Amino acid sequence: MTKTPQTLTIAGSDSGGGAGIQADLKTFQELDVYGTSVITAVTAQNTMGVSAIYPMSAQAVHMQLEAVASDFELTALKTGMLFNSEIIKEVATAIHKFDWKNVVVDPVMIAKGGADLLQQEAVDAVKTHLLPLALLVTPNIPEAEALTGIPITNVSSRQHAAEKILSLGAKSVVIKGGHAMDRDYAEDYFLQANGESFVYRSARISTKQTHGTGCTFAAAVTAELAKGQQLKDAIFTAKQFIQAALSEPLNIGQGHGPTNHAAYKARIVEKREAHKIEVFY
Ligand SMILES: Nc1ncnc2c1ncn2[C@@H]1O[C@H](COP(=O)(O)OP(=O)(O)O)[C@@H](O)[C@H]1O
Ligand SMILES: Cc1ncc(COP(=O)(O)O)c(N)n1
Repeated sequence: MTKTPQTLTIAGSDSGGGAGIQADLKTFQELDVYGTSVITAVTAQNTMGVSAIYPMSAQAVHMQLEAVASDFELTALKTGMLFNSEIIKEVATAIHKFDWKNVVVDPVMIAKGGADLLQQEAVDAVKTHLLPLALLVTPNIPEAEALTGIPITNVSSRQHAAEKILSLGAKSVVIKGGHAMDRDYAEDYFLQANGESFVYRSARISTKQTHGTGCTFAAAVTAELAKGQQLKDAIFTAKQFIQAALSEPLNIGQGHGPTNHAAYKARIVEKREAHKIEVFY
């Protein structure tokens, strides 16, 4: 009998349930993989913002990593909010030690409400310790700018930033386009070390219920990789997953509400022409 694919998310807890560990585990469940979790920080958070952050000690992160590593056969994992350089080093050490493959790094920096989910001092640690271990890095536009120092204003600066991220050691990158507000579509740019690139484009959905889109997208890629999908197909599924999750809002909370993780399985994207994903080479 084939075993259920097993995945890991190393991320922060969102008490509001829309982002972080909670979004990741819901996404794993919806995509039929088993999810384990290592919590790096507890946030007091809801759809209106983050009111407090309690980072775990490096030792607490270490013990969680050892516990999951000693029991599960992890075929893919993702990192989200890591908060400080001590935690980043602990995570990088474990990825080396356990020889984990299919590592998706979502370089979470700032919450939609403006709270710092990564301390300023830790940006260098992400670049030095984590990017070289990544099969895929999934920055949004502000994160790609922070990692590269390149302002992303057009297609050519986006490509330049992606190339610079690969030069830091990542095997591939997808720069997500949710923050490019001047467009009527949401476009993600994927570049691999062999120079191959793809653009994934969908209609932009007009909604403020976007809390946790980045976490959900990276978790969906991770789930598909755990099942043995190729990276470019895993990204396609993730884009479909987020398109479905954004287009059937739950209308929960008073601020930036959570996306609807259950919408993809309901096959909503396949039913509606407007939710098609186009892929360009
Ligand atoms: N309004 C929107 N309509 C359709 N897709 C969106 C929208 N906003 C974000 N996305 C998609 O959600 C995913 C996360 O993107 P983004 O919002 O840039 O990341 P983050 O949540 O990390 O800031 C990407 O696949 C992006 O294309
Ligand atoms: C614990 C945690 N991790 C990640 C995010 C980013 O999610 P978003 O960019 O959608 O606010 C968040 N708000 N909270």
